[in-house]
Amino acid sequence: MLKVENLDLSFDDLVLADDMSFELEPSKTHVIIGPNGTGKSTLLKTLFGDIHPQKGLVSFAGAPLTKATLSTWRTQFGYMPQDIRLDVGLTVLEVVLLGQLNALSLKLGDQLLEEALQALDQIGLLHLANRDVRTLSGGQCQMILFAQALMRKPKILMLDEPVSALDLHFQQVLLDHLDQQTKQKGWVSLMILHDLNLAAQYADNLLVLKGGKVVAQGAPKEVITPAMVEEVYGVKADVQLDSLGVPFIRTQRRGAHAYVSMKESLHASKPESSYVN
Ligand SMILES: Nc1ncnc2c1ncn2[C@@H]1O[C@H](COP(=O)(O)OP(=O)(O)OP(=O)(O)O)[C@@H](O)[C@H]1O
Repeated sequence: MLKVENLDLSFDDLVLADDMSFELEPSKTHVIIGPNGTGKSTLLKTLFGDIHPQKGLVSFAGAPLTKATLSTWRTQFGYMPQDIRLDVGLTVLEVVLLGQLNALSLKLGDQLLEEALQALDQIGLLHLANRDVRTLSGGQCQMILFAQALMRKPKILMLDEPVSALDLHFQQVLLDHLDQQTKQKGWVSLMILHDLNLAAQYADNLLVLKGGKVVAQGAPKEVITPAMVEEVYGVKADVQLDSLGVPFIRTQRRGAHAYVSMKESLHASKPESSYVN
């Protein structure tokens, strides 16, 4: 269990965590949602030990994160950051192998090579193994970084907006693989998503962050409601349940009615030939 207790985190006057506490169970996919700039990425960096909170305790399986335990702590993590640029002169296979940097020696073992090839195969990108990563598309880079995070054989896997550059097909490949592996291997998986429909489909546990607090937490069908969407994002939305009981949301266009009525009134007052489209 990954535990956060009474976390305070701020940059000058900007409060990102205000006495924040939560627990993340293994074998589950936990998804963080919340407005831009609310501190989601900073929270992941704090859990990884990159940022030191003003107060609070982070622990995993009863062992606390401290300066003394930091290097051991990090060996348990697979961490896929938000920035997906890969500007190094390495092949795809070499970048995936970097996930096991600790185990790498001058002579590359067959087993590691096999694991890296398997990781690429599982996400449908084996054909890219020998490509220079500088020639990849944004979505391909994102998938390769996912494969690298898997290579770490993590106990805790943290993914910061892992599907932001992916098309529908690869969104599904990544999230299905994550879900299956999380349950099979007993990982604590924690990812940030902006797409509430994806969050609803893939979260076992959803955490909503706002104003330094976890303002809602639980199963998506309990958490994703029109009231939450309006309170957290200031957006009006309809929320329905699909046949599997998973919520799906459709937002209402901001000012849509005003736009339609303006068009209607223009239409009424001008001859059609005067419209410029
Ligand atoms: N090292 C830092 N020093 C000062 N301010 C910082 C630092 N790192 C992040 N911030 C600020 O903290 C706030 C939260 O940033 P963070 O990236 O955690 O937000 P986020 O919720 O992940 O946002 P987004 O959804 O836009 O990715 C932002 O206002 C950011 O500018």
